[in-house]
Amino acid sequence: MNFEIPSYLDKNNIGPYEIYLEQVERVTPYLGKLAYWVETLKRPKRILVVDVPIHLDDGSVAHFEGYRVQHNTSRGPAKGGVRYHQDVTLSEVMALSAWMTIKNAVVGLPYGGGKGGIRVDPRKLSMGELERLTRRYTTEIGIIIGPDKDIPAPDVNTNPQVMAWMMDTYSMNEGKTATGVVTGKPIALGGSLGRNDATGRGVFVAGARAMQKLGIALEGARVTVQGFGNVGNAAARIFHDHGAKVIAIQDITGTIYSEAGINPYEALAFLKEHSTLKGMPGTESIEPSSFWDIECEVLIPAALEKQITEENADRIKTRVIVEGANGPTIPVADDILSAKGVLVVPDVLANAGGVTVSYFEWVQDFSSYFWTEDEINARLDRIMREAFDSLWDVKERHNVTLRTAAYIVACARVLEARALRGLYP
Ligand SMILES: NC(=O)C1=CN([C@@H]2O[C@H](COP(=O)(O)OP(=O)(O)OC[C@H]3O[C@@H](n4cnc5c(N)ncnc54)[C@H](O)[C@@H]3O)[C@@H](O)[C@H]2O)C=CC1
Ligand SMILES: O=C(O)CCC(=O)C(=O)O
Repeated sequence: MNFEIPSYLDKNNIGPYEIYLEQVERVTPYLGKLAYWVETLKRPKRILVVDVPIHLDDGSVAHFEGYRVQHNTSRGPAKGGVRYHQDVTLSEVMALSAWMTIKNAVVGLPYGGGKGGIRVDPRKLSMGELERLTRRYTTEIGIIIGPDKDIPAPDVNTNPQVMAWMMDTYSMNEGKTATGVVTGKPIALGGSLGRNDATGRGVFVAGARAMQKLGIALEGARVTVQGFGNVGNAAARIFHDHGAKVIAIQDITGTIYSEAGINPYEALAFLKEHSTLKGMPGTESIEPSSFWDIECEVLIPAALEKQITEENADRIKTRVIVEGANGPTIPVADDILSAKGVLVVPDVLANAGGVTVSYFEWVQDFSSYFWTEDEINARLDRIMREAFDSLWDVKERHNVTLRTAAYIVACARVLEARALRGLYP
């Protein structure tokens, strides 16, 4: 007989929002009097589910389900990206928006947390269909977004062009150009220098700080990267630029390995030309699941959630995991890694570089005064280093993981704002 483990007993099958709730649960004992308000963190402030109908190129009509979730606005407007993916669910968008609340508080940005998404495989759409989808979605969520309400940005499968269409659609509907309604825009439309590489750069700064704490040299350190898009690609390039050796890269098209090291610039050029990583000269193509067995000093998951589970956590042979992706490690795997002495630099810190430069973009748009790339990178590096160091102090003081330290700091900041604002009598 074939028994299926019920999902509530299968720790690897935990839903994204349940992962977030478990993370909040773990931190509640450290919140002192602020724990009185903890329910605030468990309930998204506002959820909008929209039907997005578009004309396909063949003249038929297709309907897609879209979401925008504003998890929390205690510290400021909601802020977070928009994902286009065939597996997007409401639970996933709720979790991603909650992680934005935590992340924005970790790096001290004056934002709450939000996230959006459409359940669609964008690879199956033409450019025209993608534009129509984006414009219709923007109009549908237009009732809750705005430069001082909720500011979307890129996430998986969305990019500066998608942000340009969102900005234009919102502006048309408002009757005025509102550059501050989205970030991650092209430079010609009020985008910021440095935003493209910002998340990967932040991954590098946080990862390098963690290596320094453990006494691991950057020069020659072996790095493996899962996901070779905006985040993984930039992180790989910047680690490579600082002397580390990228020995494996995995994306949806394949997994490549080279003990001698892979030049990420050449891997990107190869991917652009051949639409796959497989077959890149000087590398060996390996089975996707073998990626987790590769011995390295730094592992960067930079693809999707729930990649590191009870099943593969034991096999991982690394010193540091720097979470470029949101939610790549499920709680049971976190415990296994912690027991093994692997340092996990959590998503809510490690990938906060993107939203930090989004914040810079928003500030620049409001003041119509634009900074140099050096200024942006210097400010980003400082924010990432200071956030890392303050979490490290909390980790040492309470003898907890860096993730729990991040949640202690962030939840206290959000709940302090909640308590000060009070409730309507
Ligand atoms: N773009 C940004 O500024 C930020 C993104 N993130 C997070 O980083 C992660 C990646 O986002 P982006 O790089 O923006 O997306 P992207 O769309 O640019 O790239 C995604 C990459 O993941 C790969 N991928 C997808 N499914 C995979 C699978 N099952 N196995 C292996 N590889 C797979 C794709 O092939 C692609 O290389 C997501 O978790 C996202 O939420 C976090 C902070 C900011
Ligand atoms: O740049 C932003 O506003 C948000 C980026 C994002 O979606 C994330 O950090 O997960």
